[in-house]
Parts: sequence; structure tokens; C-alpha cells
Amino acid sequence: MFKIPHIAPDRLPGVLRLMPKAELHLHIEGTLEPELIFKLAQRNQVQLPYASVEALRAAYDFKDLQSFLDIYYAGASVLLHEQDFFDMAWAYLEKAAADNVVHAEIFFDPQTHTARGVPMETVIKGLHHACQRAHQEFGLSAKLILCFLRHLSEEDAFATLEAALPFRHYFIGVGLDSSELGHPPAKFERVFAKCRELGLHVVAHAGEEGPPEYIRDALDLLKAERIDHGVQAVRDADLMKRLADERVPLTVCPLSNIKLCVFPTLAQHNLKSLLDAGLCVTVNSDDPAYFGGYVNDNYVQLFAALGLEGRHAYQLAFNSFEASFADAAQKKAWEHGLKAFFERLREQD
Ligand SMILES: Nc1ncnc2[nH]cnc12
Ligand SMILES: [Zn+2]
Repeated sequence: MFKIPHIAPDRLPGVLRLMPKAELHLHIEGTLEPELIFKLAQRNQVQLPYASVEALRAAYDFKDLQSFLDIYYAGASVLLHEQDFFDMAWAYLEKAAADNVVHAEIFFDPQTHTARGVPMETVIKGLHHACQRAHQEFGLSAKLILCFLRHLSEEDAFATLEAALPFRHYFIGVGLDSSELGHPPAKFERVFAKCRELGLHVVAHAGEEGPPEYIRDALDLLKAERIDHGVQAVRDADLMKRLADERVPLTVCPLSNIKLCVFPTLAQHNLKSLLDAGLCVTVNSDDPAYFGGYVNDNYVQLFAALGLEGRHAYQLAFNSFEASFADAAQKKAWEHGLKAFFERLREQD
């Protein structure tokens, strides 16, 4: 077994920031910073219901998932042209590269845009070109995952899939997001079956606010390969055992869970219990522009609040590569790089 060197607590934040990692739960529309929202609003002559960047930021005081989603969809209304989607994704990818993210699997919500008359092609090509450039400039591999909005109908999801098929080679999978309670996975069983037939990877948000049954249904009905959030699994011992036995990855988003009142404080977050139970947990930022931090902020604040150590850092980064949809050779290379990173820390001791 690879021996992780002890890292003094004061060195840990620096190590977490420098450590190579993958980000697997990131909504690109959730990276729109207020400054960019205002810039795009001006460029596209879109009227915003907030007087200033400060007034918009002051509204980021959420009581649950729905209160966040209402503002998040309003923020996305400034995106109209391919350049807008490029600019949004590029701003995120620059930050991700600075955070030593070597691989990102990025969610996008096409229905938020097509419902406003923005063509699917505009959305996907703008995002794709930013991903391509990040690979060229930073060596960061960035892949897209198309999410269906679960508060809309399955029929709408089918129409969205149809519209996206001409651009099939620009995205690697599909996901399910938006308002969870009252919109169980069963609602999307047929469209997910179709996506699997098309060879797309499938993931789903489940157990963020919703009950453990939604996680089980995401696995059994949608055949989800990863569960986004999944923190409510702790309420069901059988489900916990299954998630551990099958090593189903959970893409956990600590700062998101605090901002949306899933846990009262970071110190009360259950990520350590999930890790200790042997689950393949990963750390991610969800909607960093709204939740107060990008992926490294999630790592650093979580580690401080829960008293996590170097071995947890290694495990979480390792899990992020294991849980990714990259091919086996690529995963091996990243895992090798991660080990080399921790070996170098030992030499510096
Ligand atoms: N945390 C989240 N849960 C569900 N849908 C989302 N869309 C963007 N962020 C989300
Ligand atoms: Zn999410």
C-alpha cells in the first residue's frame, strides 16, 4: 500500500491547492460570476432585475435548492451567443487550471437556453471551443455532460436529446439536475434508456435534498454510473453498503451543501462518514460562483472543518480520477502523477 507522508496542518492548504485532481460535478452556468453576468447583460442588452453586481451578490442568500435555482436560471438569461458560452466556459477553465484540475467533466443545461430561443448548436459549440482551447493551452481535458432539467417533462427531455444528436460527438454523457423533490428518477427512465443505447454515459443528481430511494432508483431505473451529491445515503444502511460494495462514485459538493442548507455547518458535513464507510467520494464545487468557492476552496475549507489529513487528500484525488469517464490508460497516468506528487512531499520533509 502506498504510504502517504504526514503533512503538518499549516502545510495542508498549500498541498490541497497544488494536488492534481479531477472535477466531476460542475454546472457551467453556475460559474457565471456576477461581474460576467453584468458584462454579458450589457453586451446583449438584457435587462437584469438587480441594480449592480453588489446587489446581485447580496441576493445569494439561499434557504434551499429551489431558492437558488430561481436566481441561477435568471443569471443564465444573459447568455445568447456562441461567444457568451465560450467566455463563460473559458473563465471557469482558467480558474480550474490554476486549481490544478487536470480533468473536468462539465454539466450544461441546454433547456435553460433553448427555451429562450438560443439554438442548441450555439450552446454546445461555444462550450466545446473553450474545452478544446483548455486542452491546447493547459493540457486540461474538459468534457461535456448534457443535463436534463427534471422539473420539465420527459417529453421535453426527449426533444432536447433529439436536438443535441447532431452534436453527439461534443458530449460524453447525460445527467439529471434541477428541482429534485417531487421529480423522482422514474420520470426519466425511458429517455435514459435511449441515452444508454446511444452509448452515452449516464449520471444523475440524487439524494441532495431527496430521500435515499431516489438514489436507489437512479441506480436501478436510470442505471446511473455516478450519483451527484448522494449525501442522503447515510439515512439508509443497506444503500450505504451497496454504494461501498459496488464502488458507486458520489460527487459531493461541500460548500453547495452548506449554502443550500443541506447541513447547518461544514463541521457537520457527512463526507468523512461516507469516506470511512468505504464509498468512492469525490469533492467538487457544483455552482462555485453562487456558493462561495471553486474546487480548491471546497477542499481547503472542508479539511479545516472536519480535521481531514494527507491520506484523505490522496484518497479524494485518487477517487476523482477513478470516478471519471476517462479511459483506463489515462486514469493510470493521472494516478501515477498523484503518487509522484505525494512522493515529492516526502522528499521535502
Ligand atoms: N445543486 C444543484 N442541484 C440540482 N440542480 C442543479 N443545477 C445547478 N446546481 C444544481
Ligand atoms: Zn449539481
